[in-house]
Amino acid sequence: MTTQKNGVFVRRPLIAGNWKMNIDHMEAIALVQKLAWTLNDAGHDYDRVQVSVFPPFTDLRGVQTLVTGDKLSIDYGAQDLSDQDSGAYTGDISGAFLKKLGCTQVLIGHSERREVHGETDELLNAKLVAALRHGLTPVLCVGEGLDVREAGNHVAHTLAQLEGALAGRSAEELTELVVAYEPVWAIGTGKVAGPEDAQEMSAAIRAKLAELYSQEFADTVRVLYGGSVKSKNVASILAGADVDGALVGGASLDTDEFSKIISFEKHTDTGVQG
Ligand SMILES: O=C(CO)COP(=O)(O)O
Repeated sequence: MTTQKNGVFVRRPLIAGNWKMNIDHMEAIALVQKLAWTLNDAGHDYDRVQVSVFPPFTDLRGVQTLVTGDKLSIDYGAQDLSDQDSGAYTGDISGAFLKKLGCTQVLIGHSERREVHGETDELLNAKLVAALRHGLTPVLCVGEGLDVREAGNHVAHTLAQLEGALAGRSAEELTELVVAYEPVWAIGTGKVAGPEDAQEMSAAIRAKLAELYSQEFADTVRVLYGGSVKSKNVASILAGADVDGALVGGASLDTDEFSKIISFEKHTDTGVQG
């Protein structure tokens, strides 16, 4: 969601938890319930900071039941979707099914999908189209590996991923687009990109969106940072003018830590390293 204040775009920060292949469907209910209570006790204002979780597919029905039953303000989505809607695609999950489960968002192109499952920009483009077809907000993940960073090609590499996944799509179709910059070398390693690195790439992503579409469009797109985000480093990362939130892996499995990350406005960093 983006609003305008005195002619300036205000992008609502999004703190999202990617559970990856962790937490079964019973644990999922307990985790989301505890998260909601903790945020409630902390007086969390969801209009100021949006909160999403990305559980495994098998957890989604339970999360839906809890969120709708208890009227929780936590959003949820899937970690992947098929580029197809139905048919002989064993093991794949359609965006139509996700929509029916109340998902509002879907991760596309997480580096672990790119690396472990060999997902290409072409396939991710088709998945993005599928997400849009079913009214799901695509959270498009991009980012470079260590070799690319060390060679100094991280910006060109990341922007090429962005361009590849968005190919052929119009600004009108992408009004809800969220981009997550996740340098692969910072994922699950405890190494975190410095606040300057996160800001540099977020600004470059926004400039690319302005070039592909318009500045006005680019100003509305939220760009998240992901990679070893913790409560002790989140405030400085999100201080970057173009960094609009965080995609959190490991730390999102710990409710107390994740709620501290969500309350990033209330505390300052105790250290940059994860
Ligand atoms: O991959 C990530 C989120 O999608 C980041 O994971 P970590 O926060 O565990 O480094």
